[in-house]
Amino acid sequence: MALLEGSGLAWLGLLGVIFCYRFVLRTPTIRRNGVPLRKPPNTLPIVGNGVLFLQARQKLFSWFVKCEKQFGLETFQISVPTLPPGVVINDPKNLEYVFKNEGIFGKGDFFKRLSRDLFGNGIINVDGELWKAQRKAGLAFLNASNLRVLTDVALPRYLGQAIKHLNGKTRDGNVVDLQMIFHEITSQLMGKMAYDMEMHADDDFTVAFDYASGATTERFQNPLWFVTELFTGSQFRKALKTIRVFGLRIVDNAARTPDKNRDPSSGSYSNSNRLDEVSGSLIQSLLEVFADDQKLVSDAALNYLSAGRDTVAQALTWCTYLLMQHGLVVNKIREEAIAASGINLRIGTKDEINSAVFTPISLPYTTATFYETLRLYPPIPFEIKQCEKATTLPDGTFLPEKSIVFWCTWAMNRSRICWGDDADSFRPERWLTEDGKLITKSAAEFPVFNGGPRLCLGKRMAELLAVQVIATMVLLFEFTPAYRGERVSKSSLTLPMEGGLPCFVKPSQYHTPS
Ligand code: HEM
Repeated sequence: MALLEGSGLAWLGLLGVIFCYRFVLRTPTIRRNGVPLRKPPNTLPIVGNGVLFLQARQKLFSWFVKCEKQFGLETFQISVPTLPPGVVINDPKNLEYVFKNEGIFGKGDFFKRLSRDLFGNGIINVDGELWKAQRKAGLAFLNASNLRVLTDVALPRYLGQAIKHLNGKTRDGNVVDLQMIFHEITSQLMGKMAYDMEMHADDDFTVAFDYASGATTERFQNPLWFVTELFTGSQFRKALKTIRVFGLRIVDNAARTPDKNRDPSSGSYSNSNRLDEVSGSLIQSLLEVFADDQKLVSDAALNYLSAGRDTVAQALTWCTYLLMQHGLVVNKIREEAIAASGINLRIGTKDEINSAVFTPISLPYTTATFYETLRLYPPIPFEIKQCEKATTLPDGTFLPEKSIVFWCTWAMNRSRICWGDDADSFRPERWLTEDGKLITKSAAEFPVFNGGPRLCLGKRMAELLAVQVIATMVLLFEFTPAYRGERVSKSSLTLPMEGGLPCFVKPSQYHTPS
């Protein structure tokens, strides 16, 4: 036994040495104008920054913020065992170069290998022709006329259901999880419009996807994931199976009901007809392009679903969290919504409010509030690209082929250099000119929607959805926290709030629940 233990230790030691040699000691130093890049605080011998990456993500965010404070816009090198050499960029000029050179900075083998189990060959995880075809299908789905149906018909329907549900909760003093409410709205909306299916926030698929997203993120943080998952990955594998089955169900459902509602000669244009007409248009486009490959259609469909529904629901959750701490912002959103809807503050009736805020109108202050939320709580907080070939960043940093480029949107969005001394404060006014017009930022300055040819396809959809939901919810309800302290995000590729957002809800002074 002792002998066995001894030889086991020897094997482990040998593996450790090979591991260190293979992944750490051979990691080349990256240079800027011939000078090695600086390394961040807490870099350890052998394991580099690997241990940091094992920490809870909130600590990781803080570490990136600390690095940005220390290095400013200077590019620095990080080393994590099992990762190719990597740099962290914070300078918008470097990021602009990355966005403009899609041919050099791809998704890369590293990202694809770790997320293939979850995303398969969906748009988020592919480059080249496969990416192009899926992007084209998405562009067709997200056209202006479909977005009109979204804001005129689909959103009022599902937002109306959420309001009804909340009305019921105003009387009994129950706690409501607003994260769940927002997820329900976006699940139903995407389910109906993209796939012509009923989907809900508590479906088995949603729970499984949530779990698998967390487990995939942990792969990025744990250099030995392929070993640890052998022992701890059974729930992950089960979740992946649930996701696969659900993906194929979406495809099967669409294949059995091809374009049933899109006959232009189908008669009157009631709202219900308008919604039926676009329902399932994304999955139908995907089927047209990849008809002979069910798995690919399923991957593509699931990628769109995760990109479109979780991000918006999370942004709305963080926005409400911030609004509960900023009463003055709430008042301004209300004033704007009421003024834009032509409702007199004192005489507004419930019906006037409902019909007014459910139609798309220009609400710059509310939009600014949404942007300010995305700045402080970007739904995709980290990004990774891999160099397909060697290149030099505008600041002179030479990146060898295969090296990795990270940017932490969470930290960049808190940079005092770029956002001023009050970068940590929630201040929607920073997005407005003196006469109340919205200020636009380039993708490199404000990378929450990515940039270049891979700019988020759903940016406009997200803005339309979020602004209408925020204005409506703020006008009709008062939310107060049913929790203590700070909320943080849980492990995921996006930014779900750990434990949801439990709140008490009361009707606002402008709303009399029916
Ligand atoms: C607040 C909401 C949203 C945020 C912050 C957001 C952010 C992003 C980001 C950062 C990316 C780049 C991901 C990467 O390649 O690493 C992305 C890509 C994408 N987003 Fe969004 N997104 C949002 C909402 C939506 C919505 C509503 C849709 C609609 C379906 C959508 C569809 C997509 C698609 C299809 C891509 C992949 C684009 C490509 O690779 O060409 N997103 N989004």
